[in-house]
Amino acid sequence: MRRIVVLSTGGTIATRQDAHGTRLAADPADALLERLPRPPGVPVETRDVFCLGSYLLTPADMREVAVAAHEALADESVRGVVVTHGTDSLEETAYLLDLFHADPRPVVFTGAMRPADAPDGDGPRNLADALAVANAARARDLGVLISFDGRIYPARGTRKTHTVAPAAFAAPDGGPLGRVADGDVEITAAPLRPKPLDLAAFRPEAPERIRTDIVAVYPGCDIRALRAVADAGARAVVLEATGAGNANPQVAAEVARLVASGVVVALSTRVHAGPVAAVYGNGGGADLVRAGAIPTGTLRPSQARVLLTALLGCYGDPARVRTALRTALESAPESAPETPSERNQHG
Ligand SMILES: NC(=O)C[C@H](N)C(=O)O
Repeated sequence: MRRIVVLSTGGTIATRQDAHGTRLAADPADALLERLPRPPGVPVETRDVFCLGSYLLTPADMREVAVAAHEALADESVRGVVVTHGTDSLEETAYLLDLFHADPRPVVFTGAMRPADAPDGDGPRNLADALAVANAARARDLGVLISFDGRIYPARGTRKTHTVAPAAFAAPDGGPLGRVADGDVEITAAPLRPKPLDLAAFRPEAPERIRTDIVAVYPGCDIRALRAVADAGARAVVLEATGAGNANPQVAAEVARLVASGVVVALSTRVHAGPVAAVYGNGGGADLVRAGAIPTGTLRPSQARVLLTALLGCYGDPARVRTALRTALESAPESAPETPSERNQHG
């Protein structure tokens, strides 16, 4: 009998309040399944990977989730995997898994904005929806997905865009791939994905080897934060620049110095949507790119950092990481209308 594996990792979907009213992740996967609004319609097997707020996760924890998903998919009778996860860093773990996902079967992330002990929790419905997506034939070949508040998103390019609302996720540059409601799964687009990386080559156990920092750029900023992360041993830096990817002449000069010393510098932006464009001088994007920064297209700092972490973990050598980064970024996500809606087949 074909089945779905649910990997639980904590987050608000598994959270209860303690005596002081502080939210702490507590519930195992079996407890989440007990609250489903409708039967899953497919046998479900559970595994508790860990039970943590996702703001605590390290690259090694994220790799553990990737290994657990790979182990689950090693069994051919598994139809798909659902990962329950905190929403704060869901975009990071989902994208990391996507970078290493070479299987047609879906891995579907979900979570909740309201805790497990809330009377109007969104977790049970989100989990029921994620199970329906993981069980849907049309969800195959789309890579790692995020199912949240009735929408289905690709891992890449999707971000948490609201701190408290149940519709907490969006894909500002491509939109959702489809929708899910009451077991009906509709897919209308497919993401373009780069060639998957080899998970066996990814070794985050040595944090100094993969250290990637995000440095914010803002009007009037100096280079002390950039110097500090370089002194701390950063192997890569993501600049969270202004506008289409601009900084100032001081930052551009420091970027040139960092690149010459073997640090990989990626150029992203703090703006919600749109690609990085290297068009301005005076320390703007054109100067930063001339200094050796690599523009990240529509990839925002959180996921650019994951990509660099993965590439550093796989390759180490900065020249190889730079080449692999450009290749991965060239496979920019595109959404193309594709398939009609599908009534999800249970059982
Ligand atoms: N809604 C959530 O899951 C947020 C929580 N702080 C977490 O990421 O674990």
